[in-house]
Amino acid sequence: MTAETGYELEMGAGTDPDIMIEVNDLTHYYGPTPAVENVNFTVRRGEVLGFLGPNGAGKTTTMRILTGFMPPTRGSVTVDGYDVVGDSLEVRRRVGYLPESVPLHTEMNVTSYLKYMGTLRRMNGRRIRARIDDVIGLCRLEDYHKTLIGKLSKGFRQRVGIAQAILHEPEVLVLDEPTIGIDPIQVVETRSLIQDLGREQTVVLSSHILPEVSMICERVLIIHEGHIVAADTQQPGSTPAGRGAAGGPASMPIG
Ligand SMILES: Nc1ncnc2c1ncn2[C@@H]1O[C@H](COP(=O)(O)OP(=O)(O)OP(=O)(O)O)[C@@H](O)[C@H]1O
Repeated sequence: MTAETGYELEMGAGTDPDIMIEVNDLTHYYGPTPAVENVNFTVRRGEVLGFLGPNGAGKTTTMRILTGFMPPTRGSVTVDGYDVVGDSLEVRRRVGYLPESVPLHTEMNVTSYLKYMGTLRRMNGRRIRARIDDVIGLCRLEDYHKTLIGKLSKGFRQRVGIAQAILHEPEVLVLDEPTIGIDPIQVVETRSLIQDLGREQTVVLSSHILPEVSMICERVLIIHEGHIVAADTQQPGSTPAGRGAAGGPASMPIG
């Protein structure tokens, strides 16, 4: 048992210790329409993976399935060896999720909301208090901890969304379009926060913005019309102009 988390998370059976997420033949249909089809990829422990694609490509569908919020029509996903359908509780303990639209309670202040989220996740009171202090510091919300969420700008709400996602110290962080709709200064700050978090955690980031994934991610998968159409490994921080023109994400028409 670790002093920090209060419990120890064991790996699921038959797991390659280097692999944190394994996606096999993932397929999802909404009615007759395929949103993703036969998607395969793995994410290494500690890796920061970008999921890049235009609107409607299947990013949100994949993120929802990865986090155990929606079962796939076909195929399987494991996180730390646990199946997202059969072991969804184990998966949720390991995963922090920032959905595209964060369901924040606008009538609560930041601290009360985080406390409420900690209670929902069955964290004990002492740990909730300690973690609230930690995440408020990490997400640079010190000046707003007593502010009603409804009064925060979109950028600060997004920080609250990230704070709730990391509250239970998940090993994996899944961020769906984390900078969409926020102003340019907040975009820079949010990206820098994600870069900091990526030094400690496995991160899957979905985006339709090529420079965003180029800046933050070590590896990029490009999804188009529900299929992975390209993969590229890169140095985070490299600019599209500085990378090869043939085949890599720099040359892919996105969005
Ligand atoms: N609840 C739903 N019911 C029916 N079709 C859906 C639903 N959600 C998504 N779709 C369809 O599935 C496909 C993939 O959508 P998805 O939201 O996963 O893509 P995305 O890459 O996240 O796009 P966006 O950035 O616009 O959210 C699209 O064709 C979309 O219209």
